[in-house]
Formats: sequence, structure tokens, C-alpha cells
Amino acid sequence: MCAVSVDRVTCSIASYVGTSCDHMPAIRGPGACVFGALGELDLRLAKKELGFVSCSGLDAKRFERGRSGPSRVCLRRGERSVPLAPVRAMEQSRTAHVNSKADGAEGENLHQISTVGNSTNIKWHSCSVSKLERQELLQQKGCVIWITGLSGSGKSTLACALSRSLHSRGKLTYVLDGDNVRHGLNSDLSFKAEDRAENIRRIGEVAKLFADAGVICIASLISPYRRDREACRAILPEGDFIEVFMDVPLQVCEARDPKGLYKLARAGKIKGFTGIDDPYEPPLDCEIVLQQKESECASPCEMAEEVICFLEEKGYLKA
Ligand SMILES: Nc1ncnc2c1ncn2[C@@H]1O[C@H](COP(=O)(O)OS(=O)(=O)O)[C@@H](OP(=O)(O)O)[C@H]1O
Ligand SMILES: Nc1ncnc2c1ncn2[C@@H]1O[C@H](COP(=O)(O)OP(=O)(O)O)[C@@H](O)[C@H]1O
Repeated sequence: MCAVSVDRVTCSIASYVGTSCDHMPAIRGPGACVFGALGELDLRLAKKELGFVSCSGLDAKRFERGRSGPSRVCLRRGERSVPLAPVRAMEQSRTAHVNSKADGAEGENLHQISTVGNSTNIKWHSCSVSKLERQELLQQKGCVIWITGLSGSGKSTLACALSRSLHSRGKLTYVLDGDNVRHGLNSDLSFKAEDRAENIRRIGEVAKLFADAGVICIASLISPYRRDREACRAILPEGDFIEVFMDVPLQVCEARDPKGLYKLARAGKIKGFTGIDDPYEPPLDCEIVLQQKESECASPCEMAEEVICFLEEKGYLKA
């Protein structure tokens, strides 16, 4: 994960996709800060969706998650060119910092006061117990398994099967189910696009904390828009966001209809139902696809096993 420090401006990267950045007068506009770029994908996203025309002097590799190093960047939007220098990638922070000398301190003894969204004058506090130590304790690596798919595609069933199976192997997991989180933390959110985006953003942030705690966090929510899922991926260290697509045809989900919601949606009694009158954007390049055709139907345990094999192969089941 990295962020960009730009003079006295504080900005974060991925989570600003789609939000405005009015505190940067020269680069006003949606997602202006996203440009910070966690990798080539984000750069492309920034250029395609956010209207960045070009960026010179940027070595995208320097901005890869987890890397750091000084660079100079020139960001152009339309006709305007905005030099941003020095730019610094920082680990463990989404913010750029206002660097000022602490009282009576010299040189490296800087304190870093940030502005993140509407939170001004805040400071990151580090703890002496590290993520590595927590992982050592748990004998596993923290990560996020993000299960996406239509309603009725089997997300919650897989999440529970996976949690059970990992638990029986002595691995600590926690399930963040969209439906459940909407009973509490996200009960203020509806199903309109911006509320879904906020639902996903919050779950992404919570999942990130679980992963940082060393837990294997299983998030199961429709998360229908690619951009929102990518934003969650971008706030996690490289490799720690494992996207699992429940590739189940709409007809199958609709035939299952365990809650009777498709029926209500077809009858026009629920508006903006995913797959009916609200879009679902399947992942283009996710880690795992669990495909279910009409005739073939892997059991939830078999699906869980496939995910566990992936985790094992990538080393997440040991410290
Ligand atoms: N309009 C509309 N569209 C889709 N789904 C709806 C809607 N209204 C209610 N529900 C029920 O809410 C569950 C989806 O919540 P999520 O938080 O996963 O959705 S999202 O990620 O914010 O799109 C979803 O649960 P699952 O069936 O488990 O996916 C539905 O039961
Ligand atoms: N692998 C599977 N094979 C057959 N049916 C399944 C499978 N996974 C889930 N189901 C069934 O599909 C329905 C929807 O599953 P659920 O996990 O609630 O989906 P979602 O969380 O995506 O809405 C449930 O009735 C469940 O029993």
C-alpha cells in the first residue's frame, strides 16, 4: 500500500476513487488523488475514468504497493499541469503528510499531521506489536477473501463452509457478510449505487483491519461494481486481497430465490435489484472463479477446498 505526499496537501489514494478532492485546488475534481497509483491498473483507471490526460516523470513501479522511494511527478489534467514534488510513497498510511518540525526537534524528528477526508490534524500512532508478530502468534497470514456474486449465488454458504473448514484446521477466520453488516454498521445505507459503494468501502476498510490483525477475513457481499472492489483491493498489500467470483447464471440464482427477493423484483416490488434492474459487473481478472452451470454443481465444501488450496499454495496458512 502506498500513498503520496505532496507538499502540504494530504491525500489518499485508492479510497478517493470517485470522491472529490477540493483541498487540492489545482487538481480539483473527482478522484484527482487517485492518480497516486498503486500500480498500472490504477493508473489506467485514473486515466480512463477520472480524466487524467497524462502524467510525466512517474515511474509506476516506484508506486507499487509496499514500496517506497522519492520521485517527482507532474500531473496534467486537461490543459493544466500541476507539478507535485517531492512525492513519497509511504507504507502503512493512506495519507500524505504535512511534515513540520516538532518543537525543538531537528531533521528527521518530524511529526506528521494529516488530513484524511473531513478529519483534520490527525496523526498515525504506531504500535510496538507488529503484524508479523501477530501472524507468528496465529501461525497464519492475514488476508481478505472477497466473495462476490449475485444474490443467491452461494456467497454466504461458501463463506461459512470456508470459515468452518479453516477453523477445523486451527486457522482464525472472521466472516463479514453483506446482509449481516447491514444489520449494524451499515444499517444507514440503501441499495442505491452510492450507498452500495459506501457499504463496500466500509467493509473493505474493516476487512483490512482484520487482515492487519492477522485474521483470514472472509467478506461475502454482492459488491456489484468493479470499481468498488478494485478500490478495496488497492488498500491492501499486494496479494492479500483474494477475489472469488461466484460465477452462477442469473437463472440459477433466480430459481433458488431462497428469500423470494427475485420474485418481488420481477413483480416490480423491489426496485434496483442486482441482476434484474441494477447491474452486476463480473470480475475481469480475479484470483478464483467458482463456476456453476445448471447441470454441474460443486458442493460448498468442494468450493471451500478450492479456496483453501489457493491459500495453502500462496503461503497464507503458515506464518
Ligand atoms: N436491491 C437489492 N439488490 C440486491 N440485494 C438486495 C437488494 N435489496 C435487498 N437485498 C438483499 O441484500 C443483500 C445484499 O447486500 P450486500 O450488502 O451484499 O449488497 S451490495 O454489496 O451493497 O450490493 C442480498 O443478500 P444476498 O442474497 O445474500 O446477496 C439481498 O438479500
Ligand atoms: N454449492 C451450492 N450448491 C447448491 N446450492 C447452493 C450452493 N451454495 C448455496 N446454495 C443454495 O443457494 C441458495 C443461496 O445461497 P446463499 O449462500 O444464501 O447465497 P448468497 O449469499 O449469494 O445470496 C441457498 O438456498 C443455498 O442453500
